[in-house]
Amino acid sequence: MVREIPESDIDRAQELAYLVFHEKPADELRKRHHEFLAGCLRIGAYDADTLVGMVAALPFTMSVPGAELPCPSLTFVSVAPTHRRRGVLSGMIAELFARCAAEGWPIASLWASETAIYGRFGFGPGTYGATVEIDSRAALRLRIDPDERPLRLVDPAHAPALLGPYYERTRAARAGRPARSEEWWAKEWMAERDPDDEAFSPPRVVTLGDPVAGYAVYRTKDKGDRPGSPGLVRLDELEADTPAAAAALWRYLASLDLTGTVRAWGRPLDDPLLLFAADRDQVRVTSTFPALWVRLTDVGAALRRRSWAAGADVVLVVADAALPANAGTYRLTVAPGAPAAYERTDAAPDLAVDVRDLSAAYLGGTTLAAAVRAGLAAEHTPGAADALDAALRTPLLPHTVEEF
Ligand SMILES: CC(=O)SCCNC(=O)CCNC(=O)[C@H](O)C(C)(C)COP(=O)(O)OP(=O)(O)OC[C@H]1O[C@@H](n2cnc3c(N)ncnc32)[C@H](O)[C@@H]1OP(=O)(O)O
Repeated sequence: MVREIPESDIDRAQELAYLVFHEKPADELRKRHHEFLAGCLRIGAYDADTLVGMVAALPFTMSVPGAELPCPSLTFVSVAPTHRRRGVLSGMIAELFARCAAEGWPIASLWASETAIYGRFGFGPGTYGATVEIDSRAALRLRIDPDERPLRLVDPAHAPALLGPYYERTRAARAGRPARSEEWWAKEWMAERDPDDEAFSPPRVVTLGDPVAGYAVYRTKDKGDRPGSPGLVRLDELEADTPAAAAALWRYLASLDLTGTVRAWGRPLDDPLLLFAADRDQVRVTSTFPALWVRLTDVGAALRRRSWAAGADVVLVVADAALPANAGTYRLTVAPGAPAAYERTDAAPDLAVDVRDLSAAYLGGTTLAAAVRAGLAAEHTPGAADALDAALRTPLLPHTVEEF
């Protein structure tokens, strides 16, 4: 039976999550997880009195092009090993979608532990991340002059007040970023210890200029991954007003004494560093990966609430096996500066698309033309996918900074 997990069952829910994720957290982290789950929507699956499944959803507000939307963001998704592959997760996702319909939440999101799980439920990768490694044993070579304004190390306790408004502004420029509460800043983003690797220092926060024209959040450890290698700088976040400000922050990170590598995880694929680095053997992309998975739970509402880069008029056939209310043939008419019109129609279709590919394209980070080329979408009118892609496009790629 699927029902909400009451607060009195959070301890049991935690034990279930630790079981499936093979974890044994210290007391301090358990306490933090408890608080974290208390702030989530918690959908549980019970077999008689035993809790055998959980989907937790953070009540995030997500930036989308030109707007922000309420967006339950799934995490701690767990099914007991004794109850796998019997539809427990499917039942909980169906309940989540029912809640989305009842509450008017037009999109949902998550980070996937395995990429094979969530496509069947209509999620598609809406943002991507790149791992960028700088060999910082030699000075960072750049094609532009860094901003020479002073750098300042800031007490992480002051970061929410100092950097919160700055981060908020970045959310308008890049879709796929959740709003951060003061509590999220303090307890998650500025957590003293990194729960995944205790060898890392507390977070260090460096800002450029006054007023702040850019900042970086990073941690260090005194040895790299290989024995005998110099220390490691792990960059968690870097935002800057200008390329010169970004260059100053990268140069700072690459010049920290007793370190030989800067590893930046989850950078946007269009990070200007990849262009202004003078030596791409020194600054390498070592991996790229799907980051935030997006699901349009109410396709019409989601389309009506984002902004558009160009005009388009396309008849779409949407397939949605998990949420049939979204399925059908619709005329989508969009123009810059106006809400989209999205109405059922009997007109001949221009483009047939599965909701997972439409969800992936929604933030502007992937294209429907690519889905057509991959045989995942069918173009009945030549150019229809390109026309819609031009309307969906955003100046900067969508990007999600932190994993949750
Ligand atoms: C947002 C996050 O929290 S990501 C974390 C996800 N959780 C984990 O990885 C923890 C370990 N795994 C688990 O707890 C479970 O195996 C879950 C949650 C991934 C799946 O739960 P289940 O109850 O077994 O899923 P359910 O039975 O509803 O499966 C539905 C479909 O998805 C498929 N599926 C489920 N898990 C996987 C997987 N890991 N890889 C590929 N397919 C999968 C099933 O085969 C089934 O397909 P079918 O409809 O064609 O038969």
